[in-house]
Amino acid sequence: MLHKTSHFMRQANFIDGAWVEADSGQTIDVVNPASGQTIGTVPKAGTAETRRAIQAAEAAFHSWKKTSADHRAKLLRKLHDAIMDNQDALAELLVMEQGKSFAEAKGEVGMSAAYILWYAEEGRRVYGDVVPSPWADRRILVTKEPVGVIGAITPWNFPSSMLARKLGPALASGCTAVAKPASQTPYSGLAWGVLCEEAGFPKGVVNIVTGAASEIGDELCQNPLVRKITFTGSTEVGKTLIEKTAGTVKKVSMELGGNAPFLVFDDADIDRAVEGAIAAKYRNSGQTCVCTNRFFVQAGIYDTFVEKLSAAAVKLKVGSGLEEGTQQGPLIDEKAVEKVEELIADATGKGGKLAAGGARHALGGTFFQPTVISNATPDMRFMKEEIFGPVAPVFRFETEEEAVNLANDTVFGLACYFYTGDLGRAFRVMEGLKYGLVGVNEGIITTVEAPFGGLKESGLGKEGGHQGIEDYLDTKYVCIGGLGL
Ligand SMILES: NC(=O)C1=CN([C@@H]2O[C@H](COP(=O)(O)OP(=O)(O)OC[C@H]3O[C@@H](n4cnc5c(N)ncnc54)[C@H](OP(=O)(O)O)[C@@H]3O)[C@@H](O)[C@H]2O)C=CC1
Ligand SMILES: O=C(O)CCCC(=O)O
Repeated sequence: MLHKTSHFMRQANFIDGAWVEADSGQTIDVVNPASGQTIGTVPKAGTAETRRAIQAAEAAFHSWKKTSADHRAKLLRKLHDAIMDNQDALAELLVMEQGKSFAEAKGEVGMSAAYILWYAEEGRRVYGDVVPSPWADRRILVTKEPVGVIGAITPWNFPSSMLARKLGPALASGCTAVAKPASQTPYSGLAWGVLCEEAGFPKGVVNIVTGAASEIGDELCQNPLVRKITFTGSTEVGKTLIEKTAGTVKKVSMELGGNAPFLVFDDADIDRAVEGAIAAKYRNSGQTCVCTNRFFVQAGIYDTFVEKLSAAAVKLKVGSGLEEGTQQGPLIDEKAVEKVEELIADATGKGGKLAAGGARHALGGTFFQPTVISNATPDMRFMKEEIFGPVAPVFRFETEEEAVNLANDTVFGLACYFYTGDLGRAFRVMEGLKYGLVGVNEGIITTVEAPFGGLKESGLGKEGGHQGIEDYLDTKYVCIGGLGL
């Protein structure tokens, strides 16, 4: 472990500027998915600690909201620099708890820094309006104010950048935060406490609590001091959080599950499509909400595409994320491997053919072979269910209309991708797909400059882009009368 990595690996919670244990003294083990070894513990905090974190954030809010956008931008730029100065150490920590390859982890940490820098600037552009008044002696102003304390709950698949997307706009707009990282990957979340402390954010502005998800989540959702909940994770948990926030009518942003289709038309550049497919499927071992869940390939190129995709998939180097050249790390846990096995068994039982992989990897543990299944049909479970693993089911289609209908036949609406060489088709299909994110002849599209977010049961709100700060702001209408004009 790098010296700097141990500096960021905090085994305590960050509340009101202090590093603290759980009241009960209880802890949760954190396991390296590549080795199965416990690498440390974090506090198992609950309701009381979360309440104290919220109170600290509320107390800090009163002065933080009064600072200038320029002052906040300067601190955010310091935070950005601290992340980039420690990119390798933060990436190593991420690999140790999450499993992804070092190259991907470094990319994620770089993305975290980029979100912070982006919102340092966006915070300085939170403009209101001066509206033409219908009254001669009154004036109308519309102002934007920070919502207050926000609760941020994040998943294990992007333990650094999912917090960056939330902390960046929150801090830039003048909000304060209580964050709850995933129990399987808490260290990258707690590292934000170290970074914020060293960048000079005042105590209480950022608080980080680990532990019992439902206790922490319930307090964040039900405490009236919290004015917004921002969550990335499963649709199932997202729905319960929306219900729980109803009692105190909070703002909510939800980045939930996906079921991304990837359409390849006869007129596509097949090699480019295969390259995009590998990135869109096997990145983070298939464990991203924008990873392709279903490939739909037109009949004329179906066999060639399956052959080329399978040849590329079997070449991926599977291994520990810290090993040189690794392209696919382990899955997060045994449950994830079992789900992948179940989905493969369901598919092969219904006529699916294994064109590549299909089994646990010889490395053992939670390593799994990059897998391609041909002859996929709509009655297979992955037509509706998120795989969250390195399995590529490939369906055959005949017409454009059929492909778009199949792609839209899901309750999800996060990312979709399609490959075509025909400009007219590109616009027809882009307009026909009911998704929040569309990649046309591109398999990796996430960037800080663009609004990321889903439609339907994939979520509410956007993260990134200039849109990503809106949910952290309240709009206030001010009517000024008696001006004697
Ligand atoms: N859209 C996405 O990016 C993601 C989608 N998923 C999907 O969800 C599946 C399950 O993954 P999983 O990790 O269980 O995702 P969850 O939605 O359960 O976890 C995401 C976050 O929510 C927390 N959480 C869980 N239950 C509650 C609750 N009742 N109240 C408040 N917070 C809660 C978790 O805490 P804790 O870790 O302590 O349980 C974690 O911090 C995956 O296989 C995948 O299909 C998962 C992660 C990300
Ligand atoms: O899986 C997610 O929740 C976010 C994906 C972010 C990315 O595309 O980098």
